[in-house]
Amino acid sequence: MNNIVLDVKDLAASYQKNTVLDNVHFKVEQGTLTGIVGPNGAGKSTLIKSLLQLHPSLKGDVKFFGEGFQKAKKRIGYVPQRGSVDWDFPTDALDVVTMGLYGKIGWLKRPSRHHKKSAYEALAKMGMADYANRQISQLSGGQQQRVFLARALVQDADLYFMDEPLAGVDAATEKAIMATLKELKSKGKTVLVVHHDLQTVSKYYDHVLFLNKTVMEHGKTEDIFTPENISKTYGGNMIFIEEENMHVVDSSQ
Ligand SMILES: Nc1ncnc2c1ncn2[C@@H]1O[C@H](COP(=O)(O)OP(=O)(O)OP(=O)(O)O)[C@@H](O)[C@H]1O
Repeated sequence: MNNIVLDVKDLAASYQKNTVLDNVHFKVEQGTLTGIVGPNGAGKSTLIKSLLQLHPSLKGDVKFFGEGFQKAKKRIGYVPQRGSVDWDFPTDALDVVTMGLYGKIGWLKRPSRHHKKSAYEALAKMGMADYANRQISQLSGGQQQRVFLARALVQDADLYFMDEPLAGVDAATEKAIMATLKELKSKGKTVLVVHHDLQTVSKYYDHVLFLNKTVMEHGKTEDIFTPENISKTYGGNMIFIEEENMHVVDSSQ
């Protein structure tokens, strides 16, 4: 394997006594764009939170760039699920993006004009320049999502985790977000994305991680995005989506 940027061994996590992740092993190569797929409640968000120590893991050994989380965290970017963010926090879009720069600015220092400029440029890149001074709570869901992508961009991380960045966004925003992810990949960054729409997996991701409490399958999309693996991960009631999905796979060849 090429340069491994994420190495997960035997990870497990629970909520109270309910184990929701168990025996999770996988490795991710640098410069890949991975879709994490699985049914509701499969543990996708918990996986990301456990990796980033936002949720305690029961056991496991996780290495980022060959190091532990504390040493690597400045190189890691995270776009949380929209529903998990407190949008009433009184701050405007530009401030949210500027927060992505605090690793570089230092927490107790004020951002310089140069920092504000890069934050503004990232907002502009996501088509949000006109909303820079708008309160975050007064933006639509898709606009909030664009702001969070802009924050991830200025952070200039090497490894990104994004929890459903395409949830509830319109076609134009989806296109803008996917173009951004491809650009990150072309710069050698590594991106893992929780993704729900099976129809677009082959088009968007070079790798897929099928998750349902454990890793059901992980590898190159062209090799493993098959009806068998979809069925194995989602259970037997996904026949319709499987057929639709195969249509998408076929038409992209
Ligand atoms: N805060 C919590 N307290 C208790 N149980 C939780 C909590 N958060 C998640 N769970 C449970 O853990 C399991 C995994 O949830 P998780 O949110 O990781 O799944 P997911 O794959 O991201 O789901 P979805 O596709 O619906 O977003 C589910 O059974 C869920 O009910």
